[in-house]
Amino acid sequence: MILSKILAGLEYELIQGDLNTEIQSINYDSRGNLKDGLFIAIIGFRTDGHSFILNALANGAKAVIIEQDIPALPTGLTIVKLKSSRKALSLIAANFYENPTKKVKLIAITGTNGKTSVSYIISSLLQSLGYKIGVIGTNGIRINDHLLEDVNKTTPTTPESLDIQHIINKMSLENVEIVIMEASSMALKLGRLDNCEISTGVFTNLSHEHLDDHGTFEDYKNSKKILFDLTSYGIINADDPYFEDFNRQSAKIISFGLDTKADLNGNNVKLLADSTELKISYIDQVIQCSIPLPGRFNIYNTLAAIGACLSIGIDFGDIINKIKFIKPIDGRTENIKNDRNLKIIIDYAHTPNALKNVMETLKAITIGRLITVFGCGGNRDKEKRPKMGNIATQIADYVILTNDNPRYEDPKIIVNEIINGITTENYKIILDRKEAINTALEMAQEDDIILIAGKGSEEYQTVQGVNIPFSDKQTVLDYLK
Ligand SMILES: CC(=O)N[C@H]1[C@@H](OP(=O)(O)OP(=O)(O)OC[C@H]2O[C@@H](n3ccc(=O)[nH]c3=O)[C@H](O)[C@@H]2O)O[C@H](CO)[C@@H](O)[C@@H]1O[C@H](C)C(=O)N[C@@H](C)C(=O)N[C@H](CCC(=O)O)C(=O)O
Ligand SMILES: Nc1ncnc2c1ncn2[C@@H]1O[C@H](COP(=O)(O)OP(=O)(O)OP(=O)(O)O)[C@@H](O)[C@H]1O
Ligand SMILES: N[C@H](CCC[C@H](N)C(=O)O)C(=O)O
Ligand SMILES: [Mg+2]
Repeated sequence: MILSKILAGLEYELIQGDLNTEIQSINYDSRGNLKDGLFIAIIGFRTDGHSFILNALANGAKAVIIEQDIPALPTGLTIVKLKSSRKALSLIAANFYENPTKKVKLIAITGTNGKTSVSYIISSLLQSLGYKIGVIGTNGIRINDHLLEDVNKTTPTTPESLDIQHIINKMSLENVEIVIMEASSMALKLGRLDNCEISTGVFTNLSHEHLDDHGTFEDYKNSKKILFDLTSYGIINADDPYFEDFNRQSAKIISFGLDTKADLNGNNVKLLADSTELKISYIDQVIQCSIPLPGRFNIYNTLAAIGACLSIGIDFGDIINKIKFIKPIDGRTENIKNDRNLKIIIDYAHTPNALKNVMETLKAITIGRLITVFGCGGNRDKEKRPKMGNIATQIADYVILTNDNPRYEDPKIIVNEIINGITTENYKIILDRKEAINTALEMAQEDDIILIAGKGSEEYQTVQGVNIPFSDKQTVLDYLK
């Protein structure tokens, strides 16, 4: 595609070169093969893309987008200057891939907890109804259940705008009809979803998380709200304290809840060990059903998923018929079967609210003791550490504090910050996560529940910038062998 077409809709200034240059690829990273490509220099949080322009040129770039003047203008390179490279990236990508989000129905999910869970519930329901589905989020990029690119190790929950357009283009070329995407607050704030045509936005809930990135809770909340400026339908949790903030008049709304009268309601709830029985009502229809996932929070996730399916025109009765086919979700209250009569649960709770929810769910069905293994991530929100320490030791019978991606921080300091919130003595520290899990399994007796929280299906432990292969599930399976 020629450069001028790629830049359509943007305000820019041609510094040197030719707008008719034929461009083969778009890149925000100078590393790799950029042959005949366009390099977009972004000022990042760690470094400045403008300092890699010569590398991009050496790797084959033909043109570059800048937002700041550069000291010397390299010859043989077309240079275009505009106001914000990061902002421009989403429109450039949408132009280059010819607006793939217009060729699919796109559902985006935001909220502190439950984004991945809701994605996979929607995916289960829609696949059972015969649709071809794309999923983009924490557990990877998939078409139906097939992993397209294993992004767990490198890409964030919500990829960069360029990558979103590229992935959805690929999905559309494979005849995917509906794409379900997690929309993290950082992604919304940084405009990664700009220039996407989104049919439906889902709001799960809002609680403490990512205050390191956002500075204030208000900024975190406002970032999540951006999604509902971009969508025509909003599926909103009516029981959440921030419901009114998200209940925007601009979008068509389907509200859901258990406590508040909403468009979609769950009633007569019976929580069982691995499932939930309830009546679900929508307008004047009421249908009894059984959700094959445990916990009150999964009722919310299922109601949110039903709302999303309704918003794209699927019949309520048809959706409810497929609830029984909802599949278990990797690393989300995942039950590891064993012959020791133990309930071993791997879960991704890594926020205070998630930990509280999953622990209360498990505590309610514990006959013996609830033993919890968890830690807090390094270079992430520090305020959540003491809160999680307090919640865990208040609800569990015994807690083992351990490492969870210490990144560039000292694991001992992280654990001490968790301990700052603890007022009891029912815990110990075993920093090595494998040893911590093995110790929990060792001390467990029949009828105990062991909850291993925080990493879900992550396949690594990140230490000093290095991803060391590690899996909670594999550690348990190895122990059981
Ligand atoms: C804060 C943030 O969002 N950072 C993202 C951002 O990095 P950055 O802008 O800081 O990039 P940088 O490292 O300073 O580099 C600046 C530019 O120079 C380029 N560069 C750099 C080096 C080089 O040799 N050549 C080169 O061209 C880089 O590609 C980049 O374009 O752009 C990068 C490329 O897309 C992302 O990988 C990176 O995500 C990092 C890994 C990250 O940790 N992001 C977190 C905060 C995040 O997005 N989290 C959310 C929330 C998760 C949830 O709870 O749900 C998520 O969606 O995952
Ligand atoms: N609706 C919910 N409310 C509260 N907690 C939940 C809810 N759904 C899931 N959880 C808890 O949060 C954990 C993470 O769930 P999930 O992965 O679906 O969230 P997420 O929003 O995608 O997280 P991330 O921000 O890391 O992408 C689960 O393992 C569970 O413990
Ligand atoms: N999307 C979240 C995941 C956190 C998972 C937990 N294992 C950790 O490393 O803190 C984040 O990147 O903040
Ligand atoms: Mg997720």
